Amino acid sequence: MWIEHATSCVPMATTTRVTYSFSLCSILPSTSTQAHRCLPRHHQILVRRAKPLSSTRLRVVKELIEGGTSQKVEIITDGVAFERREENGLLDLGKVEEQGKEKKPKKKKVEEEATGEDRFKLQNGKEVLGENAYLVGVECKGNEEDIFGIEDSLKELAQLADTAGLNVVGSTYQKLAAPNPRTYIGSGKVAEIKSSIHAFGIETVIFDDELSPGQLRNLEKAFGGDVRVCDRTALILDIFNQRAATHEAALQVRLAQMEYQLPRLTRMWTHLERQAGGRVKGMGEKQIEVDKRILRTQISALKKELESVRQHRKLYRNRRHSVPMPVVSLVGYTNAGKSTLLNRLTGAGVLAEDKLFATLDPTTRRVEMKNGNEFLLTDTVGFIQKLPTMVVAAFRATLEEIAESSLVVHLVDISHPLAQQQIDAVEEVLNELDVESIPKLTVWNKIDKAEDPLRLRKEAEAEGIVCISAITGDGLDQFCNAIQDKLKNSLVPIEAIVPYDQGELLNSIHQIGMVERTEHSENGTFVKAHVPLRLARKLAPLRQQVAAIA
Ligand SMILES: Nc1nc2c(ncn2[C@@H]2O[C@H](COP(=O)(O)OP(=O)(O)OP(=O)(O)O)[C@@H](O)[C@H]2O)c(=O)[nH]1
Ligand SMILES: [Mg+2]
Repeated sequence: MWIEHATSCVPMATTTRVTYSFSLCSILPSTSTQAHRCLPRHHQILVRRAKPLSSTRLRVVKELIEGGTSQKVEIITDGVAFERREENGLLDLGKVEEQGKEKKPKKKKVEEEATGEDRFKLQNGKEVLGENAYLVGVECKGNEEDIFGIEDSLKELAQLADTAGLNVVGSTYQKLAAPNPRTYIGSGKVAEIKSSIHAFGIETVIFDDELSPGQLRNLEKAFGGDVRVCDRTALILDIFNQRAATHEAALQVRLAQMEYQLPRLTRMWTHLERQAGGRVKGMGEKQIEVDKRILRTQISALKKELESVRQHRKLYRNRRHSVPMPVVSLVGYTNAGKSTLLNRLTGAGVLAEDKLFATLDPTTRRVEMKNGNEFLLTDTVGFIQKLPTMVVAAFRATLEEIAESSLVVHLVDISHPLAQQQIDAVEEVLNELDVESIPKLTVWNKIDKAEDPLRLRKEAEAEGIVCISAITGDGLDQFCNAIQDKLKNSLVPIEAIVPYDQGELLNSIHQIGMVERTEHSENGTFVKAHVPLRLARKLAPLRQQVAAIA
C-alpha cells in the first residue's frame, strides 16, 4: 500500500533531494515507518504543498524529522515554512517564517536581478542544492546531428548545471562508434567515473544525451550508493520547473516531467529491492504497473487542465488580434538577449539575466517607432541544441504563437564563440515549427562585446543583417527601420474607400499599415496603402467599392 503512495511523488532527477509537488504531497505515506522506508536515507526532502497538511501527515513529517532519517526536511504548507532546528541538542520543529502564499518568482526588474540574490529563492537555490555534479558526454563518430563538438556541448551542459544550482566538479567524454545500449558508455569509462565519484564526492552524474530508462537504471546500479544519474533532458526540465512563472508554464513543465518519468518509474524501486534483499521483486514489478496507471491518470488530468488554460489564452490572443497590429516574434538561442531587447524597446521589465532559460513565458508589448508606427513584439522561450522533443511538445502551444506572427526576428549573440552553431540549432527548431513562410529578419546582438565589430558590421551589411546592442541601444533605429521594411514587404497593397463613420478603421490603417495616399471623396476617405493580410481581408468589401467607382 505504501509503495502506491510513494510512487506518486516525482523525485527531481538532478538532486538528491526528493521533491513532492503539491497534489502529490497529499498522499505522503500515512505512517512514519512507511515514510522511512520509502524515502532514501540521508537525503534532503522538500515537501511543498499549497494547502495545509492534515494533522496526520504533519505528524508523519514531524516524526520523520525527529527520527533523523533525513539531513534536512523542509515543509512549506500554505505559506508557512517549517524546518528542523537543533537547539540545545534537542530537535525542534518550529515555524520559521511566514512566507505568504507560495509564489513562483514573477517577472522581475532587470536591476533587481543583477544582484542574483533572488534567484531560485523558491527552492533555496544553491543553499539547498549545491551538489557536486560530474558531466559525461559521448561523441558518436559520423553523427551529423550533433551541431556542437563534444567539448562545447559539455561546456554548455556545465552552464545548464550551474543554472540548476549544481556544482560541477569535473567532466569526461568518450568517442564511440555507437552508444553502448546497456550503459551508454563503455565499461572502462563506467569504472573510471566510479573512481571519480569516490575521489570528488560526486552526488550527481549528468549525461549530455537522453538516456534510455534501461541505461539510466544500469548506470545507477553500476555507480551504486546514493549517486543520482540523470540526463540533459531531466536537467532542462528541472530548470524549467524552477523557472516556470505562470500557471500554464508550470503545467506544461509538470506534464513534460511526468511523461519523462513514466517509462523510468522502475528505477525508483531499485533501492527498495536492495533493501529487501530481492524479496519484494515480484511485488515491485506488479506495483510498477499500478504506479504507471496512477501517473497516467495524473497525466490525463493535467492535460485537461492545460487545455482549459490554453483556451483562455487563445481568447486573449484573439482579442489582441482584433487590434490589427503586426506581431513580431523574437526567437533565438537561450541567452541571446531577447528579453533585454524587449525591455530596451518597451520597458517591459521582463527578467533578463546571464543564465540559460531565463524566459519561459511569452510576453508581448507594443513598440512605438519614431515615425509613430507601431508593432507588437513577443519575447518567448529560448532554444538550445539537443532541445528535447518532449520540451518542444510541451511548449508547442507557446511556440505556436511564433507561427502566427507577421515577422520572425532571429536574434543572435554574435559575440558568442559558437554563434554559428547556435544559429544552426535555432534554424533546426524553426524548421520543426513550420514557420518558413513567415518573413524573417536576422539580427546580430551584443555587437558591443564582439571581438571585431567592424568586420562583423561589414559582413552583416552585405547579408542584410542588422547589428545591434540591446544593452547600449546601438543600432536600435536601424532595427526598427529594418522591421518596418520587412513588414512592408509582408503587407499587401490595398485601395479602399473608408466611410466617414468608420474612422477607427482608417486609424488602424494609419497605425499598422503604410499609407501612400489619402483623399477625401463623397463616400468617404480614399486610401492607398500596404496593410497586413488580416486587415486587408477586413477591408475587402470597401475595396470592391473602389473597383465599382473606378
Ligand atoms: N554585452 C551585452 N550583453 C547583453 C546584450 N544583450 C543582452 N545581454 C546580456 O545577455 C544576458 C542574457 O540576456 P537575456 O535578455 O536574458 O537573454 P534571453 O535571450 O532573453 O535569454 P533566455 O530568456 O534565457 O532565452 C544578460 O546578462 C544580458 O545583460 C548586449 O547587447 N550586449
Ligand atoms: Mg529571456
